[in-house]
Amino acid sequence: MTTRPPLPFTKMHGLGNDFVVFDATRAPLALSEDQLRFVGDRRFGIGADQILVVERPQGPDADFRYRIFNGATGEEVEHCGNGARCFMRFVREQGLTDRDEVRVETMNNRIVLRMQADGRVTVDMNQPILELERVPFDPSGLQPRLENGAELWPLANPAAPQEQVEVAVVSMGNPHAVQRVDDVDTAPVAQVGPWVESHPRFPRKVNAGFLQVVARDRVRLRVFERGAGETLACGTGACAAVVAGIRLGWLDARVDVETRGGELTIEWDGPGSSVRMTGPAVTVFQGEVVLPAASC
Ligand SMILES: N[C@H](CCC[C@H](N)C(=O)O)C(=O)O
Repeated sequence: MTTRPPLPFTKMHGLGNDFVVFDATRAPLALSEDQLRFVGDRRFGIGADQILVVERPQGPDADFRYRIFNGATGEEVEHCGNGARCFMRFVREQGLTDRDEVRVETMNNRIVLRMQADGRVTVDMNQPILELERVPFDPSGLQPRLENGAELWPLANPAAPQEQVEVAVVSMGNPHAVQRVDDVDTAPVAQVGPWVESHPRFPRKVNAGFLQVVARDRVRLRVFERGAGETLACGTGACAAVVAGIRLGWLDARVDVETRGGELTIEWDGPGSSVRMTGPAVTVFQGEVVLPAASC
C-alpha cells in the first residue's frame, strides 16, 4: 500500500474564524475537493471553516498568491478577509518575507496586507463591487425599497414565500446579502441563513449577514457563510455590512464591528475608495497530516 508523505500545516484563526494553512511556495499543492473536505472536517479531519493555500504569484506585481477553499464543500472561493490577516502572519512567521507589507493575488483581484506594530493586520480590501450582475444577483421583477438612495431588495423564502427579508447586496470579491436586525442575539440566523445562502437569485450562492446597528460607529454582526454555515466572524462580511450601512445612511466612515469571535475595525470613505479592515490573526499550532488518496 502506498503511503503518502505527511503534509505540514498551520492552524490559525481570525476572531475564531479558523483556517488550515498550507505552504505551496516551495512545491505545488493540488488538493481534490474530497481531500479539502477531509481537512475541513472537525471529526474525521483537522477541522476548519476555510483552507488557505499560500503560493508564489503568477503575475509581476504581487509577492504571493492566495487561494481559499470553504471547508464544508471544498469549493474554491474568491476572498476571505479573516484569512487574509492570517496570511500576513503566516508568511512572516514562516520566514517567507520580512516585509511589513505584502501584495497578494486572489482569484479575481489583488489585496495589500500590512502588519501593524501592535500585531494586528490591516488589509486593503479594494473597492466594494455594487454592480448587481457582478455580485452576481438577479433583481429581475423585484422593486427595491430605497433608504438614503441605496437599495434594499425584498427576498422571499422559496419554500415559504410569506417569509420575506430585505437585503443590501454587496460584493467584496465574494457575494454578500446583508439584512438589518434589532438584536443579533435573537436574530433567526439558523432559520433564515440557509435559505438566503442558497437563494436562486444568487447564482453563485451568497454569504448572509445579520447586522445590528448599535451606534453610527459601532455594529454587531453575525454571518451565515456560504459553504461554511455560521462562523464566529467573517471579515468580508464585516466589510460588506459596513459598506451597506454607510450607503444606507446608518453608519459613519469608521466602524467597530463586534462579532461573536471579537472585534474588527472597518473603514470606508465612500465610492471610489478602498475598504480597509484591521484586526487580529492568531497562530494556534502546527502539525502534519496524511491526506486520504484523492477520489475526485
Ligand atoms: N464563506 C466565504 C469565504 C470565507 C469568507 C470569510 N471567512 C471571511 O473572513 O471573509 C464565501 O464563500 O464567500
